[in-house]
Amino acid sequence: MDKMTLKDVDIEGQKVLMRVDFNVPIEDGRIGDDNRIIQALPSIKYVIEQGGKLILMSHLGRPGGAVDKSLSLKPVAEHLRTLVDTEVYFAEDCIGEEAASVINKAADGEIVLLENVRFHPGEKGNDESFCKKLADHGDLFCNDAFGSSHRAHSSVAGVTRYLQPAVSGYLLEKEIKYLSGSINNPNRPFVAILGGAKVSDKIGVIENLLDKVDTIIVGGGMTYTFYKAKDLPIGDSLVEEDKVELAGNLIEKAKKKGVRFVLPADSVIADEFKNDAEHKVVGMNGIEDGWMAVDIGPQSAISFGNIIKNARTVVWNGPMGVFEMENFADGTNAVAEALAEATEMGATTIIGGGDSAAAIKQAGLEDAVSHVSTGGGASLMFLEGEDLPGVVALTDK
Ligand SMILES: Nc1ncnc2c1ncn2[C@@H]1O[C@H](COP(=O)(O)OP(=O)(O)O)[C@@H](O)[C@H]1O
Ligand SMILES: O=C(OP(=O)(O)O)[C@H](O)COP(=O)(O)O
Repeated sequence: MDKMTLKDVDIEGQKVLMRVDFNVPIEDGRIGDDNRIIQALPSIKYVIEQGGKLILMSHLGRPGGAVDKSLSLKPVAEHLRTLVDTEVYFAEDCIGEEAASVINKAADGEIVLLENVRFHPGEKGNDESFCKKLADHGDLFCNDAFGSSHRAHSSVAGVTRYLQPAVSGYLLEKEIKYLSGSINNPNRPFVAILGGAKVSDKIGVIENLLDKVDTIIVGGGMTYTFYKAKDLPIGDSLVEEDKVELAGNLIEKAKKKGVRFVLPADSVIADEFKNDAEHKVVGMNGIEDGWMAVDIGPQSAISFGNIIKNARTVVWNGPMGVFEMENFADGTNAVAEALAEATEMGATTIIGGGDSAAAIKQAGLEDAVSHVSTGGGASLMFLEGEDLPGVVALTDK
């Protein structure tokens, strides 16, 4: 990365203002999946060990620029206390006297977590005076919030206009290393496997990857817009009518570029959108009216698996079916297992956050792949070939 990192700055005695992505699931005051917090620990511990005073800021949910106590970061502060060997203070506001006095109270080597930055409208607005107030807290800025780096918000990007140096944290650096390495310098064959509900969410990714990959595999709900473009019957399956033409064009483009474009040869179809619906496996021509596709079929699972296992670089974004329902999770699990096998055989395998990250966890294989991104939207933007505002804003080396 051509941006400064934590290693490039002296931290002892400095106030390090660090943006993290602590946007984690919280229910009844208890943290659900704390992976995003765990992934931020290397940067957090480094600053403490170096004798810096660490001021953490994050958003939680989408409170819309007003205080919403149900989206307070206080439970995260409590959780963080169990993960580090130093004092963790919590400031009930991210700016103003409250924040200043708590920061004052903390010593070097200790941590302050500021309240949800999205309780202020200035956060999303990238508002000048709000950026300045945040910037006043620190001697230097560090962005370790990969999952938020696609947002041009005050605490992610705008703050760097008033606080330099602005350096990358270890998680951000690791995410960019994996994503950019796979995209710009892949070992071949390079295979992208894309799924999820909508083609419209993945158009930019497909367009960008068509210039990079050897094979694109499409699964999940978006398959059936491609099926329609090929005049295959889709019954009541998910379809984006206004994207059918574009889907056809993407298939044509792939052909012209010599990229193999693979669709499922069979699907699991159900007569209702529920786990215990009647369901059966049909081939490409077999989706009847009154039935909807909910997963790739077993034949597709095998052929997708074989392509993945022969790849040297694999990027996966989007589940192969309605994996939240046990009966329709087989295709997604098969892909997860193939990625794990490919990794064991030396391939670099990357999972692009969001539902695919949830799916690999559900399959218990998150440690068996090279990298599971902590950012859904952020990794999609990266795979689209777009610059992330939270990275662009950092100080050049
Ligand atoms: N055949 C299908 N029909 C309807 N929904 C589907 C189908 N396949 C996958 N889905 C849904 O797509 C959703 C995930 O899509 P998306 O948000 O695009 O993935 P990601 O977050 O990994 O980018 C899941 O909730 C899943 O149930
Ligand atoms: O959870 C997040 O995004 P993700 O679900 O796309 O990974 C990030 O914390 C960003 O949150 P936002 O989409 O409310 O800006």
